[in-house]
Amino acid sequence: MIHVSVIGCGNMGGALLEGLSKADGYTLTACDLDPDAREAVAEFVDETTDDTGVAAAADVVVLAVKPDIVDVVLEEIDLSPEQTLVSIAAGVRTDRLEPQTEASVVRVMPNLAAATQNMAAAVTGEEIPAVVEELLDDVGEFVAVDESQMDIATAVNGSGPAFVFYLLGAMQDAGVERGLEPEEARTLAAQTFKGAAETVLRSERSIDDLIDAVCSPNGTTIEGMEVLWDSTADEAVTDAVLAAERRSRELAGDDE
Ligand SMILES: NC(=O)C1=CN([C@@H]2O[C@H](COP(=O)(O)OP(=O)(O)OC[C@H]3O[C@@H](n4cnc5c(N)ncnc54)[C@H](OP(=O)(O)O)[C@@H]3O)[C@@H](O)[C@H]2O)C=CC1
Ligand SMILES: O=C(O)[C@@H]1CCC=N1
Repeated sequence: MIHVSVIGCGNMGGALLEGLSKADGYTLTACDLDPDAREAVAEFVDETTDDTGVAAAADVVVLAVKPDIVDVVLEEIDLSPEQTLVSIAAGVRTDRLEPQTEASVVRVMPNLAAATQNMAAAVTGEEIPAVVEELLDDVGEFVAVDESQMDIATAVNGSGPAFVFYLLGAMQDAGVERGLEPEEARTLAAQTFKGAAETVLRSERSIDDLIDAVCSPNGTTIEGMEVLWDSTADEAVTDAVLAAERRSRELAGDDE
């Protein structure tokens, strides 16, 4: 069994614990100062605690507090070289973490879909410990990137779910406006996003090819696509991603 503790069991730490609870081979400890946060994850874990010292006694310690709390927690926990510290904090670089611990440090940018074991994660480091690869595999897919790419990865896969929820919401609203029940529109829109994403993941075809495959000659889709191609929707999505990337660099203390 691999003992994983998560310090900070809010939105992201909680999602990670929920996903790991569905996989075999983990003993899970949830650490949070907030009793409501501990209560919310209690069903997924073997123990809950408000003591970071207890959480520190794990093979893998996941730091899932807000970026400005990271140093506070690292001050409290004393890890050994045999342990692995995984930080998921946005904009907190590995070279800021390493001097504060004896443990092997791995920086990961996860996302909320960990809860359903559909997470997209970016991970960086010279050598990713096997235990971290296994953990990331168990809750979704991961891509190893250079640390210099972690800001854009943070925007694409860390913040990305919010951007997708926004787009999905717009499609749902359009369905409701034209007469679908809200629950029907929600299911149809969400399953459509899920199916489209799954299609991309399982296909070698380009995005343009896949769009083409939906557009029957003189059919319905091409009418909608003409509207999108004539709009600046792609620019708005790019701008949103770049704004999130910029903020990640700001959090890291970069001036550029
Ligand atoms: N939300 C997301 O989708 C993603 C978040 N992240 C990263 O994950 C981290 C957490 O984000 P998120 O889950 O959204 O934040 P939340 O605020 O939802 O969760 C953080 C939790 O940590 C608790 N906490 C604060 N101080 C301590 C402490 N000293 N010891 C133990 N627990 C503490 C908080 O309690 P209290 O509320 O009482 O302060 C809260 O329950 C951030 O660094 C973020 O950058 C990365 C990718 C995606
Ligand atoms: O918004 C944030 O800062 C965090 C990091 C990526 C997703 N949520």
